[in-house]
Amino acid sequence: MTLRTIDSLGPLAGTRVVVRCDLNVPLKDGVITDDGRVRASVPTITALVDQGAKVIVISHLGRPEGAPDPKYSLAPVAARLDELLEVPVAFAADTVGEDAAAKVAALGDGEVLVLENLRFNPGETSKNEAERTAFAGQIAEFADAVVSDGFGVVHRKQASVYELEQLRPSAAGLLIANELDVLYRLTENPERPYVVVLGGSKVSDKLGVIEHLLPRVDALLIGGGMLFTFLAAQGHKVGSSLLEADQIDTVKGYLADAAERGVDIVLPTDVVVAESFSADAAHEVTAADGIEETAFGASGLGLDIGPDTAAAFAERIRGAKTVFWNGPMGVFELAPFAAGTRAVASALTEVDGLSVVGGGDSAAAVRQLGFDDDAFGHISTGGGASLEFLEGKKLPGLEVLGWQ
Ligand SMILES: Nc1ncnc2c1ncn2[C@@H]1O[C@H](COP(=O)(O)OP(=O)(O)O)[C@@H](O)[C@H]1O
Ligand SMILES: O=C(OP(=O)(O)O)[C@H](O)COP(=O)(O)O
Repeated sequence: MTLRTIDSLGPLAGTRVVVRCDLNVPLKDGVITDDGRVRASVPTITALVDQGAKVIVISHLGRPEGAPDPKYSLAPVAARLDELLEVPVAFAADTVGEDAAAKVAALGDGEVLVLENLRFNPGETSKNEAERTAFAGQIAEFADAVVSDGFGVVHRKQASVYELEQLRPSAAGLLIANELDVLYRLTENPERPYVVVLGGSKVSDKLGVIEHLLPRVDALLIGGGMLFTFLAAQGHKVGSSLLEADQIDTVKGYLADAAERGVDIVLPTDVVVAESFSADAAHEVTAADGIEETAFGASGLGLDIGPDTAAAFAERIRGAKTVFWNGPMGVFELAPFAAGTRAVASALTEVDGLSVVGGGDSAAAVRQLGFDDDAFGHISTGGGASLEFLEGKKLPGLEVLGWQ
């Protein structure tokens, strides 16, 4: 536990500090629907501004495919940061091109510049280390020092998270330090029962953590897009719901492993099935083994856990002493499919112990559904990152900052 801190970088007045944040916020028609990750990045940026550094903020947004895509521009995020900070925030229309270089050169002490989406450049997420290092080298041209503060992305071996930090003096920002303070407690003798609730749509990413969480928890509750691969593993039909067909055998292995270890994997007994993916779609509650028996047949889409499941999950959560939840239980962005997520969120607020919500969309969901941040023990900005941290994995973006 030897994370390098900003102090280790020495006096920063007048120097150019590149700050890697996770400003990957949910957007609807170009408008930010939850600015939690932008607000979470403010303390570190402010600390650097107060020292008189020239602050260059970098981040990804969404998953563009290595080329500019206006839908994923960081411009609205830079505008929000401008409202939140006491100093004006400039924005460069590229990441390492001419506009970025000119704006970095013009940056005064204590001023802030946001560069365009890192993932508009293929080097950021390349599987090839040399390509990542080359792109990190271009960013490093702008930096005398690097502060890594994008907790939500520390599980990714990507140019700005891993290679860049090795090219200049680097340290962790205040957000990462704060996240680790809380999450570390969940890895060191969590009070039991310890329940982990999983959902969301990044199914292939998150299925893998289950194997490593099983030896650590008392129960795993499975909802969201992930549940259909489990139902399929039990031999049920899932209509047109989200499914990782090539993971079915792996999931069967998890179910067998859990049974052997005496860990409960709690699966939905009912689901909400819709005719289409829209807020006004016809929908029905059906038994988990009857998804194709609704009026919508094999084209039915499972978009939320059903009411019986929501009640059962809530009871398990309320009876726990430690709860970690990542991934909405359904498509909460559409009102008819938000009930499962609301029930789980509400149960977390009643936990007599430590309750942690993690993930960009999960945090957005609890706020959108009207819950106060203070109602939970902690709201983490990272979903996949928290899960991988909790499973005890070494995360590239933390190792590179001295964490072991
Ligand atoms: N049954 C489902 N089918 C499709 N998408 C789902 C389902 N349940 C939840 N989702 C979607 O999962 C998304 C969030 O997933 P994810 O990114 O994994 O969570 P987080 O950002 O909290 O880690 C939400 O946009 C939600 O609409
Ligand atoms: O939203 C994020 O992760 P999360 O959905 O697991 O919370 C991070 O910004 C990482 O994004 P990525 O999963 O596209 O690498």
